[in-house]
Amino acid sequence: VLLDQGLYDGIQRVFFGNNLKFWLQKVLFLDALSYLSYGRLSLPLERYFQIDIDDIFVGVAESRLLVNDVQALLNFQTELRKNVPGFTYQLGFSGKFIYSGTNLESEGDRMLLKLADNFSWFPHMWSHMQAHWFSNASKLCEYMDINRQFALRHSLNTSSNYAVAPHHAGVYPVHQQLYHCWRKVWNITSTSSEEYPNLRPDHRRKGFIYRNIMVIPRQTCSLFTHTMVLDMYPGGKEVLLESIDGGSLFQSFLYNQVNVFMTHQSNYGNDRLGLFTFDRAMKFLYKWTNLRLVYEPPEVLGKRYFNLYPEEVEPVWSNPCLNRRHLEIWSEEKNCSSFPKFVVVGPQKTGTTALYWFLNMHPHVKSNLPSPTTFEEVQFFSGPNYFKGIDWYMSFFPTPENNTVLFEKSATYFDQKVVPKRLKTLLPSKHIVVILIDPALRAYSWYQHMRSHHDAFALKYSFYETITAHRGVDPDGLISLQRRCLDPGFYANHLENWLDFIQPQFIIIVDGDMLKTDPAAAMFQLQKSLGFTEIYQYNKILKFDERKGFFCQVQPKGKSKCLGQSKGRKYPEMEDESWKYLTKYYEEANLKLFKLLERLKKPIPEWLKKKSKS
Ligand SMILES: Nc1ncnc2c1ncn2[C@@H]1O[C@H](COP(=O)(O)OS(=O)(=O)O)[C@@H](OP(=O)(O)O)[C@H]1O
Repeated sequence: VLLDQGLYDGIQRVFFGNNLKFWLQKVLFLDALSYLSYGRLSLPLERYFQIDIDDIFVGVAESRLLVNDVQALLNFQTELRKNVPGFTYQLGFSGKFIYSGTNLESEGDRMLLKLADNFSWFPHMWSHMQAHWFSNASKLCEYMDINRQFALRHSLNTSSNYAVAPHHAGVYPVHQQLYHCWRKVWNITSTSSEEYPNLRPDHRRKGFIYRNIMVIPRQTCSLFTHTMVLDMYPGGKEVLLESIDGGSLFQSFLYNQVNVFMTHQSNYGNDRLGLFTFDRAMKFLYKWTNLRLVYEPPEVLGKRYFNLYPEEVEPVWSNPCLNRRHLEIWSEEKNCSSFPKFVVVGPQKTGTTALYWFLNMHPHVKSNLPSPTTFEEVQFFSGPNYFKGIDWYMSFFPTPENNTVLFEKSATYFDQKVVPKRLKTLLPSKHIVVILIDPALRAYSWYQHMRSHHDAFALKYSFYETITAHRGVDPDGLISLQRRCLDPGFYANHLENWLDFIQPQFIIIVDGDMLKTDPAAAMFQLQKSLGFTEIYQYNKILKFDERKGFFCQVQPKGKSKCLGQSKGRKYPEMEDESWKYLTKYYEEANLKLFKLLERLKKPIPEWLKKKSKS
C-alpha cells in the first residue's frame, strides 16, 4: 500500500497493490478512507459489544459445565474487565433442565447458581419451546412465568430486561404473542436476532423496534452448540482460527459499531472454545488496531444502536413464505395463500369503492374483511397500522378456497411515499391497480367529501378559495385541505415512486371514467390484465340507475342495489373559474402522465387523450 502525497498534481492518493482480500488490506483501506477524507469518512474507535451465553442448564449430559468451567468463565470475565470496564456475560437460562446432566455437571449447575450474582441473566424459554407453536398467548405467558418463578427462587439477576428466543422463533417473523408475553411477564425491552431481514448476507442484518421492544442484529462468532472442541471444529481448526485472526469475527468488530455475539453453554465446557475464541480475538484486535472495546448493558446498547441507526427503527416486513428459515419459525396458523394477490391502491375519490364492490361480485374474487374503523379499507401499508405487523394484516384475510383470488383495496396507498417499498417487500410480484380520473374532478370530489364530513375549512371556504390559497398567508387548516385536494393528482410523480419498486408489468391502470360510464367494459379489461382465466360478465349484473346516476347491482324483481350516499354524492358542478384554474394547474402533470403511460405501453384513459388534444 503506497501513499502518493500529491506533490505533483496536488491530489493525494493511496494505492493498493493487491486486492482487498487480505485482512490487513481492509484495515489499511479504512485508514486510507479516513486519512484522505480528513476524518470525515471514518467511524469512531469505540466498539460496543455483548456476549450472550445461551442454553444455560440446557444440553445433553457430558457437554455441560463442570465446577472448574464455571470458575474459568468467571475468571475470564474478571480478566476482560481490565480492558473493558464492567464487562458482564449475559446468561440465557431455561430452568427446566437444571441438574439434568451427570453428577459432576449438577455440581457445575450449583456453582453457577452460587456465582450467579456475577453475571447478568436473561430468559430463554422454560423448556426451550418455540414461541410460534403457541397461538394462545396466555399459555405462552404461563410457560414464561414458570421460568420467572425459577429465576426468583434462585435470585437470578434479570434486571437487564433482555431476552432471546430459541431459534429466533417469534422474533422475526414477528409472532405478536411472544412480544406480548415478553412485555407482560418480563418487561422485556430488547432482544437480538440474526433473521432480520435475512440471515444472509450477514453484513446486511438490521434491527427494528416492535411493540417497544428493540430487536438488534446479532453477529456470528463461529461458535455453535455443536462446536465444543477446537480439534474437531467443522472443516478443521484453521477455519475458526482464520475467522479470529483477521477473518469474519475480526471484521465483525472492525465494521460494526455494535456487536451482539451469541455463544452457547456447550462452548464453555469441554475445551472452553468460547473463552479461547474471545481471548484470541481480543488479543488480535488490540495488537493490530486501536479499537476500544466497550461494554454496555443490553438496554443501553439497544438505545445506542438505534441512535446510531435511526433509519432502522421502523421495520419493513418481508414475506415469510419466501424464506425457508422464516417459514419454519412462522406460526402454523398462518397460510401463504392468505395474502392478497393484488391490491387496489387508489387514489382516493377515483371510484375505488365501486371497484372494490364490483370485484366482490365476482364469484371467485374475495376482498379483505372490513375494518371496524376504516370500513372496507385495511390501510395497512400507509399508516400506523403497519407497525402492528403482518399477523394483524393477515387477520383481515380468510383462508381462500382453491380458486379464490384475494385482494385488498385501500385508496390511501397511492400517494404515500412509504407504501411502494413496503408493499413490494411483503407482496413481491403482485399486481397493483390504480384508477385514474381527471385530477381536477378528483380534487373537487375530495373537497365535497370534506364538506360532507363537516370540515370547518371546507365549509367556510369555496372550492376556488381552497385551491388558490397561499401558504404563509392563509390558515394552515386551509392549506392542508388544499394539499389533500391537489397533491394526489400529480399522478405521474406518484407513479414514478411506485416504479422505483414495482415493475411496470405489475401496475394496472383503470380508466376511472370508464368505470363510471361503462363499468362492464372496465371490469372486462381489468380481469384480462389480472390474467383471470374465467372472465365474469358484469353487464348482466350491473345496470345504470337513473335515480343514483351511477351503475348499481341488479337485484331480483328489477330492483337495484347502489353504493351508499357517501359514494356518488349529489353536489353542484364545478364552477368555471376553478375548472380553468385546475386545467392550467395540472397541464404539465397531465402531459407528464401521458408520456409516462405511453412509455410504459399502458392504455391511456380517454379523458387524458382528450386533454392532450386540447
Ligand atoms: N357505481 C358507482 N357508484 C357510486 N360512485 C361511483 C360509482 N362509480 C364510480 N363512482 C365514483 O366513486 C367516487 C368515490 O370514490 P372512492 O370510492 O374512491 O372514494 S373514497 O376515496 O373511497 O372515499 C364517487 O365520487 P363522488 O361522485 O364525488 O361521490 C363517484 O364519482
